Amino acid sequence: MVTEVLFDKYNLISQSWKRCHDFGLSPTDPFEDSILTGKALSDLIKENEQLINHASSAINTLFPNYYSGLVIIIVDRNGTIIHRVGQLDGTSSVDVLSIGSNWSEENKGTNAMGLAIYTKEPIITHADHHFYVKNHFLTCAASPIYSPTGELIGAVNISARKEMYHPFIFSLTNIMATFIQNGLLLDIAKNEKVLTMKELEATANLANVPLLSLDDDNRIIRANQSARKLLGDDCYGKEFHNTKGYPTKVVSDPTRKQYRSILALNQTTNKKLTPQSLYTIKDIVGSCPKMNEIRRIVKKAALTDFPIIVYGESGTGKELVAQSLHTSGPRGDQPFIAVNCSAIPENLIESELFGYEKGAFTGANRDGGIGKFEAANGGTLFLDEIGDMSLKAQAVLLRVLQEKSVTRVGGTKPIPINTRVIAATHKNLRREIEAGRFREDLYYRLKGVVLTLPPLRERSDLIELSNHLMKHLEYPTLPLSKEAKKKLLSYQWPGNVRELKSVLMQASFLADGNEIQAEDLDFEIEYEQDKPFLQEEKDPLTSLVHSEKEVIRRTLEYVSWNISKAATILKISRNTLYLKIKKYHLQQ
Ligand SMILES: Nc1ncnc2c1ncn2[C@@H]1O[C@H](COP(=O)(O)OP(=O)(O)OP(=O)(O)O)[C@@H](O)[C@H]1O
Repeated sequence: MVTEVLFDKYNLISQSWKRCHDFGLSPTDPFEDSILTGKALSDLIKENEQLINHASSAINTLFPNYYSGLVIIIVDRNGTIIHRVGQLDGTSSVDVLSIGSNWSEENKGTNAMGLAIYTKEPIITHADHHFYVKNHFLTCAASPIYSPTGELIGAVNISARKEMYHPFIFSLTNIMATFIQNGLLLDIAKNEKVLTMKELEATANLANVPLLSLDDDNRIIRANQSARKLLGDDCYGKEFHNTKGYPTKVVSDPTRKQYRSILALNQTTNKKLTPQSLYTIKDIVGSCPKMNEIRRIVKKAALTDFPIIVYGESGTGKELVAQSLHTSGPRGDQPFIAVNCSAIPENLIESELFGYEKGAFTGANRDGGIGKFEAANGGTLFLDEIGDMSLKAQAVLLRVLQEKSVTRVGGTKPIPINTRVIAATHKNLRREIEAGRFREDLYYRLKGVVLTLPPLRERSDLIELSNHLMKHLEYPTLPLSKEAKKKLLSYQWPGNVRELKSVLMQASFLADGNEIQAEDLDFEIEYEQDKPFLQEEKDPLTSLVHSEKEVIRRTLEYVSWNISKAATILKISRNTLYLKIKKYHLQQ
């Protein structure tokens, strides 16, 4: 049934048959079989050189090994075969699909190439879907190919003998068309800003990344099909505005006016996991001694109800560990609720954590609302960024932990709660206590077991982790070359696993050959180091103290006061950076 739907969802085949009859074709007649040769053919191939080059690169990437029995074909906008790889038979005795032959509907009747060109839709034609009886031995799938400015320039087709039919060839042609289109876009837009919008991870299609390029005024010059679906076919020339749910990252920006980091996973989208897709201990990858120890403690601690504090820089896997603690323990089938403590406004903290009765305050939901503690009852409450919680919120939290019950705002009845609490932070809570920003009594309530996740630069299993992450990318997995591995190992990884994921995703996307080369790996810091703020000033700074203060101030501004990032760029520890911020009275 699935295949039936796949085959003629929009009656494309039956309509094509009707057109063939209107052309005066007959299924049993011999079909038009003249073949373009000589100069006419070489001129056509030259005219389509770029398309053929990108098609070859897509074929090499997607079919690194030759599969006997498949023929991969590129036709130009008129349906003439301009490139072909593979053979239908080992003997090549049947060769209806030769370079130079024209497969437009008028010439060859209903067939995938001709239909993809005519309807501008991907299509599969199997056995007797072909108009001519002579073609009934074939199964074919084709997808149209568009230029970066939206014109149809050809189609990619995969053919095999009908016995080899598999719906997968349909997906393959779509992937190939996307590959080719993105290659053409990146090629042509080398001197323009190339942006990519990462679809929500959960809904992203394989290799279906919307790509577009902008001029200096932020106007859209080129857009691939996925981008046009999002922005409309008439998007060219219009000013680009971010589309909700599609974080935009600059792929390459020779003008260097904009920060560059392609396909970085969006923090919030990445974390919105459904209860069914929570991480488990198997997802904690890495066999370096520190990670082995983390897994050992997680396994053990999961079976207890001890409160847990997970320390670690951003992107080291704190939420991954928290979810694994939950799913590996007896509460695994109960709710896991994550709260980002830094994101809750002070005046809403009580209603967020405790819930509220109807009419409790202006703007409250008429039916009242359930608080996070109640929502996590029986399960686990993950308090992320606990070090950023306001003192008022800390007092509220302490009360729940002490009383093991919550009373909804506007209510009177205490509701007993049985919730395990796991807290996480990138801050040093001891230091926060010393600075008067964190309550010591709360700290001891939260601190049962302490887990400290190592930053990537301190892990010895980076290549193992990279290979694992690549297997889960939306792109076909390519091996890392020796030089690429060396480059990965020599980098400082300020953004940790999240950044590693993003770099690998970009590299798999950009890699042209059969493996990822060192130049496919693009790191943020290298880029940052090229930024003007780290270059020498025209006016020399007058004193060392002044210059140190200036460099720190500008670094902090550049990274929007992300202390970890700034410390990495400045190559000092975060503690030293804090001291210097204090010393120079720097303020956000
Ligand atoms: N050891 C690991 N094995 C596999 N994936 C990992 C590992 N550590 C982190 N990741 C991946 O890195 C990404 C970031 O992890 P996570 O969100 O848990 O980090 P975090 O420390 O909570 O970050 P933040 O502090 O910024 O919220 C996730 O996609 C996660 O799956």
